[in-house]
Amino acid sequence: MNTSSPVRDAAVTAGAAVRLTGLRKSYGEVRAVDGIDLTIAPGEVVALLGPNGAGKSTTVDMILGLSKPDTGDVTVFGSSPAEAVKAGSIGAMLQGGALLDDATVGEMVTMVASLHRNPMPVREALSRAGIEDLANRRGNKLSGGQKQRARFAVALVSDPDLLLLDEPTAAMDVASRREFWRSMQAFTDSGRTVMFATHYLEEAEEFADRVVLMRSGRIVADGSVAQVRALAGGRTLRAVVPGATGDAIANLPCVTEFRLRGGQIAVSSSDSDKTLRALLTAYPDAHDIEITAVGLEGAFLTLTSEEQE
Ligand SMILES: Nc1ncnc2c1ncn2[C@@H]1O[C@H](COP(=O)(O)OP(=O)(O)OP(=O)(O)O)[C@@H](O)[C@H]1O
Repeated sequence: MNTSSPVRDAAVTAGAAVRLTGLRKSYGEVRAVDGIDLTIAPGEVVALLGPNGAGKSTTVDMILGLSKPDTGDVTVFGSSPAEAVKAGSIGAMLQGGALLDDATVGEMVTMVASLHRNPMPVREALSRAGIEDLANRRGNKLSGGQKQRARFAVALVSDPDLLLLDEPTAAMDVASRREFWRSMQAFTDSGRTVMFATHYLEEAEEFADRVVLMRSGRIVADGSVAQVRALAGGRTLRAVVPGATGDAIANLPCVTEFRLRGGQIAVSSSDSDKTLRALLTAYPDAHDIEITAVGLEGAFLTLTSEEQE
């Protein structure tokens, strides 16, 4: 996975869009972020993946300067988060980020634009977010998906070099989601940097150049979608297994997930050779056996399972 050279690394680090060094943040006993080092180059589109509680939002909050690391460093385009926000270099769309109930979408975006030195025209931000027709709608009259797009317009209006998005499409229907990513692509085509946290693996697969997978406050995989898939090294094993029971299949070695329906099993395994040998010992009549490489979803489950601890 490591295709970089020290010289290239140094160059990327010097001009990094985001640089996290030894980042740690605890809430009481909970180590939300437990030692993260990450450098994102300008122009990269990075998906931050991980199960609930992995530390994604905590990381995004620290990049934005909304919370302070216990130890470690964050720089955004070489500056502190506060300076980068002040300079309008960062746009953010956070989970449940507040919108004003009584202001219209147009007023909210105009208000945020007025806080920045070189904002894009409000019309353009609304149009890029696909909500020109909602400019006069009040915040409390927006649907969940429309609220997300209003937040997107707010994030865009400073014309930022870095966009941070925490589960941006969470409340959107399929059509809105597609439309959202089309706008996003137009934004990234102009060389901007985007980091987005998502639970939709297909979004990471389709839109990210790079996938950073977190578990328990740490980075457990970092690379292109293909590299992360390969790193999991997992396979899916399918077979017809007469007499199979859920318990027995779950207890086969190296099984990370399984499905059993009408005597047919589909098992995700971190070592399909071991799983298959045990399967055939327990069920010599198993037949129609098929083994395939995992998709990103399988890699995600393998790399974030507790067994990896
Ligand atoms: N303000 C807080 N006070 C106490 N604990 C917190 C706080 N914020 C986060 N945590 C804890 O820190 C851990 C990481 O949470 P975080 O929200 O960063 O995870 P996440 O990966 O964004 O999860 P999700 O996918 O559910 O949004 C969790 O165990 C969470 O309960």
